[in-house]
Amino acid sequence: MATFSLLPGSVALITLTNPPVNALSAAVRAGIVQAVQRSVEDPKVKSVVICGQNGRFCGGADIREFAGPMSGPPLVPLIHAIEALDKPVVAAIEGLALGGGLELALGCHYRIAHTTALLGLPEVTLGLLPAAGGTQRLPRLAGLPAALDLITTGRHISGTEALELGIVDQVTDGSALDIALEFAKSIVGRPLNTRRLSTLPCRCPTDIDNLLDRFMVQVRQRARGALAPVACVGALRAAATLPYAQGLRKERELMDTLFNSGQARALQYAFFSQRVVGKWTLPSGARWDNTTSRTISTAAVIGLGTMGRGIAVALALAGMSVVAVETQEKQLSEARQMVPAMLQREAGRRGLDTAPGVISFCSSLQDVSEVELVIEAVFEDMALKLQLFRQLSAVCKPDTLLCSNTSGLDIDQLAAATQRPGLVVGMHFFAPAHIMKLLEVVCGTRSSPETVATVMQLGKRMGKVSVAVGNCPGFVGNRMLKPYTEQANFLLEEGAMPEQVDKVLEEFGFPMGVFRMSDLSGLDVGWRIRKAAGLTGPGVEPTRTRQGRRYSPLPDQMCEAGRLGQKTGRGWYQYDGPGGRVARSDPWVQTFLDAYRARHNLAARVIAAEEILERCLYSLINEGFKILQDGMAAGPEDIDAIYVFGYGWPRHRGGPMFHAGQVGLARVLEKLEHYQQLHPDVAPMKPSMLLRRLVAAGSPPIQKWRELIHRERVHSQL
Ligand SMILES: CCCCCCCCCCCCC[C@H](O)CC(=O)SCCNC(=O)CCNC(=O)[C@H](O)C(C)(C)COP(=O)(O)OP(=O)(O)OC[C@H]1O[C@@H](n2cnc3c(N)ncnc32)[C@H](O)[C@@H]1OP(=O)(O)O
Repeated sequence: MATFSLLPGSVALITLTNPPVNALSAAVRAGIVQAVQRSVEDPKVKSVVICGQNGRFCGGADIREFAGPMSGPPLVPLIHAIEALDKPVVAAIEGLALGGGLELALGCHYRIAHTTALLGLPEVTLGLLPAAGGTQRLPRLAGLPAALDLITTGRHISGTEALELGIVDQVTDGSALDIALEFAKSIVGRPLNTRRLSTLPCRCPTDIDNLLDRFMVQVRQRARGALAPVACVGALRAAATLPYAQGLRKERELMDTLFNSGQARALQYAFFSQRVVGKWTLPSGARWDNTTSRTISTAAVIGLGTMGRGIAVALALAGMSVVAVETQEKQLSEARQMVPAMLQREAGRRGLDTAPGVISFCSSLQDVSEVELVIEAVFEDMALKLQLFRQLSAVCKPDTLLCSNTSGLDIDQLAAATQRPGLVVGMHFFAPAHIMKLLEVVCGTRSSPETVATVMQLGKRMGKVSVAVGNCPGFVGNRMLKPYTEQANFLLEEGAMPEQVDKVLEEFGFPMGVFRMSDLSGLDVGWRIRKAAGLTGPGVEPTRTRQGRRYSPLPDQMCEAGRLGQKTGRGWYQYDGPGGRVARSDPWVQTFLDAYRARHNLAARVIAAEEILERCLYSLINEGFKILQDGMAAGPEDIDAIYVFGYGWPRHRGGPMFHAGQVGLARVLEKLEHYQQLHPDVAPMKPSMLLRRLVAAGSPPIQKWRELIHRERVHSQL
């Protein structure tokens, strides 16, 4: 709702009241309409101030309402009514003015903001555009280039930057509301014509077409198939070239198209998934809201390779005092050089003069004896990690949390090596660890709820999307990646080329196909893991079946040929030299594949893009269903957040589990059955029991899956 009060000095104060962000729900819009009406009719009112309750102006349209039929007064005429008032209206922007919230403020005659308030039009991140006049008013106020930047990226700006761009009239470090109330009294009677943005011409440079064309090319490249950024440029072109009323019609037309696109649904789902994963639950019943966490202020990182360096920087950026330990002298001296520079650069990128935390370097484990939490980031080798955990257990204070940055090793085994198994948990970061948003928090069978809560909380402080997952080989993300990469290798055996598979996946929206990605991370990473698992190495028969299931030795043979990816200048592609970045097709790979197929009597066939996509994605999705079935992820949102934030799954496709729902669960099942019939020896193609149950239950919407899983588990059907 919105409240109306008449204050001394004849100022009407309209307060938006819808915690926590005062979103413009139907009730709030109805409240504003009534309050505006009273302001018009009451002769005692000489000016109006609009603010939000609890120091937050407005977080925009109520996103939850997008899922149902539209009701309540529409926003566009409401904002026009405010703009048309002949009494001055001032927006007092504290906390945030986002989306429809900023559009409401743009309809006011003046805007006064706190210096730290967040302003922006983030609709594009929800698959939409600012459709309450935002695409038409902002370029009239701030100019076309600034509007293009803000609307196509959706980035938030501070009150201070908003002042520089001319979006607000004044900023303050004090109370924006108090200043706005005083200001409103002082401007009674001033002419308002020049303050009504919809009546002003668009502020455009002379070469509009050139600017828009260049921008469109950039936006299309960045969008990777997302519709909204492109539509935003379309709406801004209308603002620059058409009268306001026609521009507004174009804005609405584009909004209708976006609104009804699957992409908007996917992006709104992704918005809520990100928040759902913060509300974690464990199979024991421990949850985010019934478990207390400890506040950590001192931490240690053991091992200063690429991951360890990134983790140390991420901890310091979160305000922690960090002890960074490396026993190899050369690596330690490199880290001493690199880490402070990384920290300074990243602090700068976040608008900070210096990082809030500090990092000290040392070479002895004894130096971590006093910290509250340790993260080991040594080489991915179980024997090495076990030895380290034993040492840490002896060296650290009894209540220090011991965390492993493993990408798939058994957390229970590590916990068992210590005297404090309840304080052991996995923290699986993604490289570069100070930049990538995802953190898998791996809960062992003995990890205490307080340990999980503390690490989830720490992840949040580090700006990560932390997802609590169960302890199984590869956890969630890498476990699903395995059948996906396996399928890609099988496709090569059957006739595809790496660049063909990659093209299909990149057209789907991944920033990199599976083979380009493998070249980037290094083919030896998986090779080492397969050797440790006894799948390859001296004495292992070079057959296409290993340990009772189909196996492709292709990646092993690439490694044996010294083709480890970008680092050796040769992998699935060729590069300009070791460390080269630009991938080019390599005729060597074609010859290598031809010889391989000949050796194994495999006839190469032409494989359609559809089959490539289905086999890669559906095997990954099927593993996701198995993970849900095993209780290794609490819900589909957890898996989807992991894939969007850690594995480059295109956000406008929601995540793999959401995508399965969009395609239709029955169709995914049918396709898996089809491919399983063709490849009966490929276990990951065998449809999961959960997928079958969901289809049998009529393919309920994704929001209902948790309920079904819980019910089926109680009745031991899964
Ligand atoms: C048939 C054809 C129909 C065509 C329709 C055409 C319609 C035409 C007219 C449309 C008018 C369009 C108006 C406008 O242009 C559209 C919009 O405004 S879209 C919304 C834009 N706003 C945003 O994107 C902001 C989203 N929110 C955030 O970024 C963050 O939440 C925040 C505001 C920065 C706050 O962050 P935090 O403090 O960290 O808090 P949380 O993120 O955890 O959020 C707390 C809580 O609030 C919920 N929430 C936040 N924002 C909204 C929102 N806008 N609507 C609803 N709910 C919101 C969030 O989910 C959390 O909830 P909880 O998890 O606690 O339940």
